Amino acid sequence: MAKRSLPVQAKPPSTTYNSQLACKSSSGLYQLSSLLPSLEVLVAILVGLTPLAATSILINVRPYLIPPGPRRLPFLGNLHEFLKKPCILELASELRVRYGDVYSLYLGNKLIVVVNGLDLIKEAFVTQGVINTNGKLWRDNRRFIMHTFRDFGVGQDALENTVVPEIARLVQTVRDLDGAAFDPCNDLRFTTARLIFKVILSKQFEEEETADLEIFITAVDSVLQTFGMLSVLHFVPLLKFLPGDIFNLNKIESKDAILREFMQEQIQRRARYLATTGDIECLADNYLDKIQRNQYNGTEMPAFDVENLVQILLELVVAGTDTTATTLLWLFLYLAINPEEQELLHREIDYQLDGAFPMLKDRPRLPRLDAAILEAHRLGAVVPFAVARSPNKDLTLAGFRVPRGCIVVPSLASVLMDPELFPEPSVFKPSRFLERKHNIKLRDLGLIPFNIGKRNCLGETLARVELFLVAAAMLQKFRFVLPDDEPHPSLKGVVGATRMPPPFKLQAIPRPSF
Ligand code: HEM
Repeated sequence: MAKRSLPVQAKPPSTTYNSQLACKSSSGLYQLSSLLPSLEVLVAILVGLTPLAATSILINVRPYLIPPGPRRLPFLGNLHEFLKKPCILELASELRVRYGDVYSLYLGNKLIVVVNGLDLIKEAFVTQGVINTNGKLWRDNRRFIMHTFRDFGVGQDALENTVVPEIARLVQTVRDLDGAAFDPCNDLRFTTARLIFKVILSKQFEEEETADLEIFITAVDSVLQTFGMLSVLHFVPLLKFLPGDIFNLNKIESKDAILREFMQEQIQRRARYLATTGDIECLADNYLDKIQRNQYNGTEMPAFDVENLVQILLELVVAGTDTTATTLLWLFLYLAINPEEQELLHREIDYQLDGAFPMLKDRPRLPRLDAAILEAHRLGAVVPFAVARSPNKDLTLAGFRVPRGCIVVPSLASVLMDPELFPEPSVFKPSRFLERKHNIKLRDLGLIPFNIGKRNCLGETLARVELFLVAAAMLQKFRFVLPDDEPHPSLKGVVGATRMPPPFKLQAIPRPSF
């Protein structure tokens, strides 16, 4: 390739440095002084910089008892720390070593307090429990969704009729590959998305509608990819005015519109069905029915309207698709890397099920599989930081003041990888959960992938059902290996909206008897 020569720029005559004199001189001191600006320039710089320097010094004095943290810059706060260390988990553990279990950062002017370790997360989110829960609207809707899930038998055998056909479809898709290497991420995402759509909208995506589902999943993915950036803009709004669409705001808006339009169409479809049959088959039907009954009775319940329903359905799909698929991805990856553990699972499943398709009732008989899933939750740390929220009054945490209105972020990863709770934390060792006594709750052991407290994961029960049924069916039918000719993926994980393995290929070798 021909080298392009750089354009030579004429140097402006130097008025600031008397460099020619310096070169000629033999005195070291003189050389040094020649590097310094002249007195007038120095004064000018000092005068110019003083307000900035003063601001910088002033803002770096943290208010009394506010948790410690790194120095911040005017306007940007600690944004530069994220640029210095793009892996947020590495940055978080480095800051924890430097400042302790409760430290603080600033995004723009907003104070962010990061809470590490099981005891302090319990203290903040359960014992003190004053973390803002977004008011009545959120509470009414959350309660409604939980009741609906319970009424539809989420967590019980009743859900199986909905879930099992989708799992059988996944098994068939993978079987058709006949052991060829494939990227499991998409297949798992499609399955978990299909499962949620069935539960919330009674929507079955037929073969010819796969493209619609793909558009939907891609749109969810783009919105999630830019999620972190959106939070930055939220706290440092001035950045919005940078030229060009560097934060992809236009792209996000167009994807968000696609997602909403799709949901609105689905809701209209359910409203028509409800009007003709009166049958309630899914969460959306139940919600529409509630809106109608409120209107009929003249009950004022602003939390229940179609606009809120669109938002709720979107949140459920977004929160429930990638998280569950990524946990399965970690499970299959760790099992491929640990064939002896996989072999133990095969033996357990074969012995207990004798070829029958796995059902929820089989779960108590498959403790080793259960333990492997728990270990995948732990090592996957799919949601390393739970949802950030704001205390509605001042808290005291580990002797520090956590003021009302700041943002509190619990680091779930700090608990899931805690060597005191889980010796050799980076080793895949399902047996650590096999030995657990049944009267000890997982959260007391420190296994809190769904977080704890009033605002913990709403889909935990559904996720556990899906994880068990998908994992059991897939392991019954296949042995997972990493292709010989592909490099092993790093287990460090890539942190975006969820923490996932980097893209990798897997082989699902059909098992002889199935
Ligand atoms: C392995 C799978 C999953 C993991 C690890 C997971 C984890 C989490 C975590 C850590 C939170 C934040 C909780 C907090 O900040 O206190 C959360 C919130 C949430 N999750 Fe999940 N989740 C999973 C599956 C699901 C599924 C399947 C659904 C939907 C059916 C779902 C729906 C939600 C919703 C709606 C919230 C927000 C709750 C609220 O703000 O009140 N999740 N999840």
